Amino acid sequence: MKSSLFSGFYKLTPEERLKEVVEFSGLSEEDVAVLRTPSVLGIDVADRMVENAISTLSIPFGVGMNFLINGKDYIIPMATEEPSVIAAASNMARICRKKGGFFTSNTGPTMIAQIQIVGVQDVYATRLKIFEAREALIAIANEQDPFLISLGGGMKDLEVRIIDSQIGPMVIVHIIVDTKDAMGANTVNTMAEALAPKIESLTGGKVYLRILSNLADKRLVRVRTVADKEAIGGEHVVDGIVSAYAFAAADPYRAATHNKGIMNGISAVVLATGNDTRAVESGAHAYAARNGVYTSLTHWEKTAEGDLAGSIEIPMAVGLVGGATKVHPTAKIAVKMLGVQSAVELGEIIAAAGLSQNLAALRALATEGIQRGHMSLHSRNIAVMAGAPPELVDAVVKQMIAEGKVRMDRAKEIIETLTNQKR
Ligand SMILES: CC(C)(COP(=O)([O-])OP(=O)([O-])OC[C@H]1O[C@@H](n2cnc3c(N)ncnc32)[C@H](O)[C@@H]1OP(=O)([O-])[O-])[C@@H](O)C(=O)NCCC(=O)NCCSC(=O)C[C@@](C)(O)CC(=O)[O-]
Ligand SMILES: NC(=O)C1=CN([C@@H]2O[C@H](COP(=O)(O)OP(=O)(O)OC[C@H]3O[C@@H](n4cnc5c(N)ncnc54)[C@H](OP(=O)(O)O)[C@@H]3O)[C@@H](O)[C@H]2O)C=CC1
Repeated sequence: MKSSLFSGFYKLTPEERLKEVVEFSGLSEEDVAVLRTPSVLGIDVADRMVENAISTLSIPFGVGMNFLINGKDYIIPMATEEPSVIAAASNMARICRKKGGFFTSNTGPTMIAQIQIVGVQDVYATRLKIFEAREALIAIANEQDPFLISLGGGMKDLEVRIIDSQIGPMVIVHIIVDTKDAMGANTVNTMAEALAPKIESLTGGKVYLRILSNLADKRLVRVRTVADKEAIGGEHVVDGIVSAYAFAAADPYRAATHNKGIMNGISAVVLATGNDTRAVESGAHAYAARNGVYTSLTHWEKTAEGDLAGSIEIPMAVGLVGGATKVHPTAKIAVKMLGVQSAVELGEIIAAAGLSQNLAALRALATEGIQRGHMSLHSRNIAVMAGAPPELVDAVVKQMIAEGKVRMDRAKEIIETLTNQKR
């Protein structure tokens, strides 16, 4: 067995790295040909984006149709490996148009970075000393990014918390930064690190962590919509969806799946636009648990007219500059397709995709169940996995759906029958 210990692997070219990986893992010539296939994201760009690059991974890039948001039409880029997600979001966006589509608001592009101070005895007095130095601290932070300041961004405020921990009380400073059109992780981390020496001299404590919080609860986007009761399938469907929501609101086991459905839409747009999926996902789930119990990120209620009102409020740390947004060629086009003017507008669109996605899943679950719509779209994957040659995929899919048996074993049987018939 070869060792994976390899000092200086990063100094090799991508091609040399690939050769090493092939030797280590025993990949075949066909595997290597797949890894070498040119993609829109060239290996040279990939090699500048991450470390030890040997290839790129393609994910389907589709578009969510029918979205009307604040009276404006959008075609939403979505990158996902999961069938039925894009169809589902598009379908509900179509239904929601009848009552005007989606309506949004936001709290602005405000990020938090945390500075951890330990070894302080008089934590309450220290807390106030930090507030007294507010202006000086803001000045130090804002010296770090003159360009952001010129745009009207920068550190605006601070909060000081005292938290109990298993190693005693800690003083935690939150710096509150307007990051404008950047997601802002690098921006706020630079500021937090620059503030550490001043905070240590001010408090006599020791600063350890200086890092943004992904619980970006000062960077919220809010989206609401109304689904017409007839368009959604009748008042009993409205009642079923409200009941499905009530289940998620009351039970973390259900809420985790309910929120996964929301993130089907959200992560797809975050990824398509070159943003950080992990940052948005951790923010979403932490926000869902902010009151101590994990719950639904959306609300679904019946209006006085019997229609269905849906809403979502979610942290949305996404940018139009920084990260991969201005580097990845497809992500740049995705942003261009949306024609957004600001990072918060992008965030609102992303949340609308999440709300629409959630509605589609709840509607399916509260009526016919998820399998018909999802599996009929997933059936193409099953046919390919079962070994259907391209010319037989459609026929295999058609027969599996007609029989209501979207399964690998059945797909294999159908392929065999069709292949024998052709002979
Ligand atoms: C799949 C549908 C939309 C079919 O729904 P349907 O009513 O059979 O669709 P239709 O054929 O009547 O078409 C209606 C519209 O859907 C869209 N549409 C329809 N088909 C396509 C397609 N092939 N490609 C693109 N778009 C499609 C399209 O907008 C179309 O309008 P049109 O263009 O005809 O005017 C529906 O069954 C559905 O929404 N199902 C839910 C699917 C879903 O939620 N998938 C996510 C994966 S499951 C999961 O991970 C999460 C979950 C479910 O566990 C979350 C939870 O538990 O809460
Ligand atoms: N926990 C997490 O989520 C973490 C995430 N990350 C990663 O950080 C990256 C995002 O960081 P981010 O700070 O956004 O990226 P960048 O540092 O790449 O970009 C932000 C910089 O862009 C410049 N800029 C140009 N135009 C604008 C504008 N209109 N508005 C705002 N800034 C502008 C600003 O500074 P200037 O031009 O002056 O340089 C700003 O500081 C992502 O890749 C993420 O994955 C990193 C650490 C932790």
